[in-house]
Amino acid sequence: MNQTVLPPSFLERLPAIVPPERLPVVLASFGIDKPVALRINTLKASADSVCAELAAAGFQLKSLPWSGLAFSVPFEQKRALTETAAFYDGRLYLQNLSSQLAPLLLDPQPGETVLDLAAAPGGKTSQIAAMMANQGRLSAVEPVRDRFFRLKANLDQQGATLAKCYLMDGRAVGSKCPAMFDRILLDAPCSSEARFDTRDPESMSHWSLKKVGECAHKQKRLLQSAWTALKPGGRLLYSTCSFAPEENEGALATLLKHAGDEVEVLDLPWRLDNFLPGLTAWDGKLFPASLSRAARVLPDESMDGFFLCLLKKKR
Ligand SMILES: C[S@@+](CC[C@H](N)C(=O)[O-])C[C@H]1O[C@@H](n2cnc3c(N)ncnc32)[C@H](O)[C@@H]1O
Repeated sequence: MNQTVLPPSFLERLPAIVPPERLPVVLASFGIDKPVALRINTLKASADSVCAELAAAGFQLKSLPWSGLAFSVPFEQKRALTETAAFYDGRLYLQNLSSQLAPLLLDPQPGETVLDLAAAPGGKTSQIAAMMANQGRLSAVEPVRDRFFRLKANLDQQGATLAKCYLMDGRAVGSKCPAMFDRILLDAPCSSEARFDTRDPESMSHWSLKKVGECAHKQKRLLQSAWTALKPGGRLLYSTCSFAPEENEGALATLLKHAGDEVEVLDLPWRLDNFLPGLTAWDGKLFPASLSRAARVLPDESMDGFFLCLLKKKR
C-alpha cells in the first residue's frame, strides 16, 4: 500500500478546527475505504423496488435514519453495484452521504425556481430535480467544459428533465439574473481537503495554503453572485468539502458584512451527531456569532467531511 501522510500545514491547523476527542476518528477517516453510499432516484423508481432488486442480488444494504432514499453497501460490493441495471439506467446514483445532506437541508419544492451555481458532475442537481419531482425551474451552472458535458450526461441519465444547464462562470449569474431564484445551492469549488486519502498522494498534490486562499477569494465572489440572484425571502445553502475556516465561515463572514441586516443565518432544520457548530473565531479574528448555526460535518467511518450553512434573504 502506498501509505503517505497528510500535508504538514493541514495537520498543524486541524487541532484548532476539530476538538481533541474527535480528532482520532477524523484522522483515521482519511485512510479507510468507506461503505459505498447511494441515493435512490425517485424520478425513475421507488426506494422499495430498487432495494428489493438489490437485496435479491445479494447486496447488503444499510439504510440511514435521516433519509428514506440514502443507503450504503459494503465497500467490497462497489464494483458489483456499478454493474447493476439500476446503476446503468439511473435508478440509483452513487453519492457520498454528506453530499446528500446539502439538497435535503435546502429543501427545494416542486414549482419553485432553483439555481445550482456550481453544478458538475450533477449529483446534487439531480437530487434537487428529484425533490422537485421535475416541476418548476432548475438552472445548473458549470464553467468547465468537460465537466459541463458530464453534468448534462448525468442529468440526462437521471431523467432530470426540468434542469437547464449553462456553460458559464457562476460569478456572472447575479448581475444577469438579480432576485430570480427561490432557492440556491452553492456547493462551491474548494480546496477539497475532505477528499484527502493518505493512500493516494495525488489526492493532496494540488493542496497548499495558497490554494486555500485562492479558493476563499473565488468563494466570496460566488457567494456575492448567489446572494444577488436570490429573491427576497429566498434561501441559500452554502457548502464545501473543505475544513479550512477561510473557505467556510471566513467567506460567509464577508457576505454577512456586505448584506448587513438583509441576511439571517438559519438554524438547520435538523442536525446529526457528527455535526459541529461553525467556528466563531479563527487566526485571531472573530466571525459573526450567528455562524455557529452552520454545520461542520466531521468525517467518520461512513461519511466524508463537509461544511453546510443555510442563509435566508430577509428582504
Ligand atoms: C464541489 S464541485 C460541485 C459538485 C456538484 N455540486 C455535485 O454534487 O455533483 C464544484 C464545481 O464548481 C465548478 N466551478 C469552478 N469555478 C466555478 C465558477 N467560477 N462558477 C461556477 N462553478 C465553478 C467546478 O468546475 C466544479 O465542477
